[in-house]
Amino acid sequence: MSSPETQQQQLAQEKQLVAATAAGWVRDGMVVGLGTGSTAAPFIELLGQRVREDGLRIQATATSRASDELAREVGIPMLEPRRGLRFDLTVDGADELDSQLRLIKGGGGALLREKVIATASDYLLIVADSSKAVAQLGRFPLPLEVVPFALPWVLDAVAALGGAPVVRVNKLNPAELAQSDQGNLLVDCHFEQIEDPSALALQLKTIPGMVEHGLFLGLARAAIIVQGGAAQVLRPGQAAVAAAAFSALP
Ligand SMILES: O=C(CO)[C@H](O)[C@H](O)COP(=O)(O)O
Repeated sequence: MSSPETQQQQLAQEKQLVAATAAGWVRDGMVVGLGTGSTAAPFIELLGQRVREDGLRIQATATSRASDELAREVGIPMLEPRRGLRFDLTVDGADELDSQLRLIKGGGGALLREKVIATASDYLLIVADSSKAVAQLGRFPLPLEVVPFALPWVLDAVAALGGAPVVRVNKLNPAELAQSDQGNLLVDCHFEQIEDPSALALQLKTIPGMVEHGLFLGLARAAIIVQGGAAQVLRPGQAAVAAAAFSALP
């Protein structure tokens, strides 16, 4: 058994590897959606490097303020949201993914913008370290974005669905509640096992004041994860293929 530090280092290396593989799939002229989190961040940095050093011509929109700031810092030309804007490729992380590429997202609190951009994308590519692949979704608490006024009733409704809710606190100041980029609250729902993600997604959507949930179903076209030390491409319901077999989007 390796130490927790060694495991963290290994996962950090995996994030770099999947981020670099995804950055290699971006082509001149693409409009790119930029995800949020510790796997999306190295992707943004490497993409910026391609823009600065190779003259890659792309435009992008980010799924969070943090990713937007990083993208501008590394020199990626940014687009504001506007009608008709579509993304050729969005690269984002995930908290859990199953073999159908159903996802839990929102660990970083950006699930609303992430779902908006994912839905406006022709190709959602997930980049994840090996700890994220699961047989069944639900061990990772499912994040919800909630309008502050509605919080008590949303907590009641989620508890009735069996997902013990915990209101997220600000990591830097645990006396405060965490806020999304939209000023909403975040609630983490402990389901442990989600037997039927589609049914749960429909039930959650009926709760007033629950703005968005972190189940991303039927959105991801592919994922790059690390298995056996090498980057592998997963597509919904298909066997993994070595990423080295692709030089562009599969
Ligand atoms: O959904 C997200 C942020 O809202 C992230 O993609 C998810 O939390 C994975 O993050 P990381 O790559 O840091 O593990």
